[in-house]
Amino acid sequence: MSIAVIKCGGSILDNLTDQFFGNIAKMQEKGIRPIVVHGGGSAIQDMLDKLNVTCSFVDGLRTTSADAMNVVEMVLSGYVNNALTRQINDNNIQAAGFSGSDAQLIQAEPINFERYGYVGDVTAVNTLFLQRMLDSGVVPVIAPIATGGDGSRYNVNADTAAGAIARDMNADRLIFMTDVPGIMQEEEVISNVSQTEIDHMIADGVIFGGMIPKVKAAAGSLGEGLSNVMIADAHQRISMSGFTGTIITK
Ligand SMILES: Nc1ncnc2c1ncn2[C@@H]1O[C@H](COP(=O)(O)OP(=O)(O)O)[C@@H](O)[C@H]1O
Ligand SMILES: CC(=O)N[C@@H](CCC(=O)OP(=O)(O)O)C(=O)O
Repeated sequence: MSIAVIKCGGSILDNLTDQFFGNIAKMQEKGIRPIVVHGGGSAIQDMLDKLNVTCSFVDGLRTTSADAMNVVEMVLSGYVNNALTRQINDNNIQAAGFSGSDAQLIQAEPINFERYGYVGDVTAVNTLFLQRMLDSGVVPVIAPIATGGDGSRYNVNADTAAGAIARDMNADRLIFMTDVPGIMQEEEVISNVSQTEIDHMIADGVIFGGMIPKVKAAAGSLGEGLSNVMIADAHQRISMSGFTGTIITK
């Protein structure tokens, strides 16, 4: 059975096109089972601003205080997850939304509490639960909120969550759908790139900001099962032949 993890960036959630839903439907027709993981960084920021809760970004991660954690969970799990799941269902694809904390889907521990607050590093994924969903033909739509297993909850970067789920589910595909047509260098999309080249591109400042967690998640999930990771514009048709975007290999 073939599994595809599709990470839907917060940058594109407000203007998903028929192409995005068509990609999911096409995968299902081909017997590929999609799992959707979403972000929502911009929606979180809007709500933090409205509520006057301030956060800074350190190493591309939102430092998350207890107040900020309440807002992150409310926005990702309460608003974005419901809205995205509803849209997928409206496109005649049976999808069910989950917080990553439900059924302990995503388990985490703090990366470094002093430095980042309630930001989590994924320690385990409830693969059995996800497998059951996939077996019943449902597309799981997952918000990157994790549980510590002791009443604590964590804010996990959505790219990191997607990478961990792809790795633990032995997915065949991991696709980051975002607001740029792939990794760019001098205004050109790079069609193929290796991990070593990526390290240089980070060091040279060619890859920065929100692209960093994507390439790091790609590096952590590439292996025997997953031979490449795709980064594509959300409006792009996804197919191995004629794919326009960036393909990352080991
Ligand atoms: N080399 C690069 N090529 C393309 N985008 C890059 C690159 N380096 C940094 N970026 C930034 O990464 C952003 C995508 O990440 P992000 O804003 O976190 O989106 P998402 O919400 O989809 O995860 C792009 O909009 C761009 O500003
Ligand atoms: C720890 C951390 O940074 N978490 C992210 C979670 C959402 C996310 O990753 O959304 P995008 O995919 O839209 O960037 C945040 O709080 O913004």
